Amino acid sequence: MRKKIVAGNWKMNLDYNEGLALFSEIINMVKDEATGTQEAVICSPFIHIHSLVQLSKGYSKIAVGAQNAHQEEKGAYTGEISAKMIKSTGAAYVILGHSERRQYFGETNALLAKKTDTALKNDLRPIFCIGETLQEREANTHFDVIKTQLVEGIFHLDADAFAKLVIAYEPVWAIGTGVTATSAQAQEIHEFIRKEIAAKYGQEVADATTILYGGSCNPTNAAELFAQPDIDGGLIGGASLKSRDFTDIVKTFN
Ligand SMILES: O=C(CO)COP(=O)(O)O
Repeated sequence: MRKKIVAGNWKMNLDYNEGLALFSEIINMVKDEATGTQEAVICSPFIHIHSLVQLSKGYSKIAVGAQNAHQEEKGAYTGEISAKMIKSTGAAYVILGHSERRQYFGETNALLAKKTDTALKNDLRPIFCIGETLQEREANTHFDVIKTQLVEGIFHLDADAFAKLVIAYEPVWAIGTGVTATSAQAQEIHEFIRKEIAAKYGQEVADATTILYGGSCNPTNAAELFAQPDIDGGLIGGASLKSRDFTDIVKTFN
């Protein structure tokens, strides 16, 4: 049974005190909800992570992650944060390859392959994001784009390393736009991703891989999306900034 995950991506929102207050509310609201094979994760800005980890102690179904990590282990990279530093705070996850990082910070598949290696070496679980732009979908190249992101970003891993990944399908045209992929559109891509994993690593690995959907996911559309056979949860942007909305999405699994 693969893990179901609802992960919040706070992006560059919430100052330190706002972040701690929201996380405390979320803990109180989801602590009795995330059960069994299910987990709630908050990926906050770096400065919140250590405190959120402290607040989450004792709640085994609530985890904390970062939104990025540097590809090098350490060194003269002013302003950057290493995977080892993140791990040392007690964080469990790191988002890698978010489309905003690809778009605004020029992150390529080759760079993301390195970031993935470094994160795994430091015992962080990457939530590896893939997804096509509107232009790519309209040109009917979305399957090729996604396959290339998989092949160049993560298919160099051996099966044991690959098994530690969570994958998030986030169509760029659905992020922050209020336009969600239909459940059929999302399922079609998730099924494609799982088939590609099966072709590379075998059916057992594919069946065990958690694949999240992200892009304007909210309490109203989550149930239908999560009911699809290959959608194992969500990566939530805007709705993770409201405790009630995020909690309602977590509760969708119950
Ligand atoms: O980018 C996202 C999560 O990583 C999705 O953002 P929204 O839920 O705000 O569309």
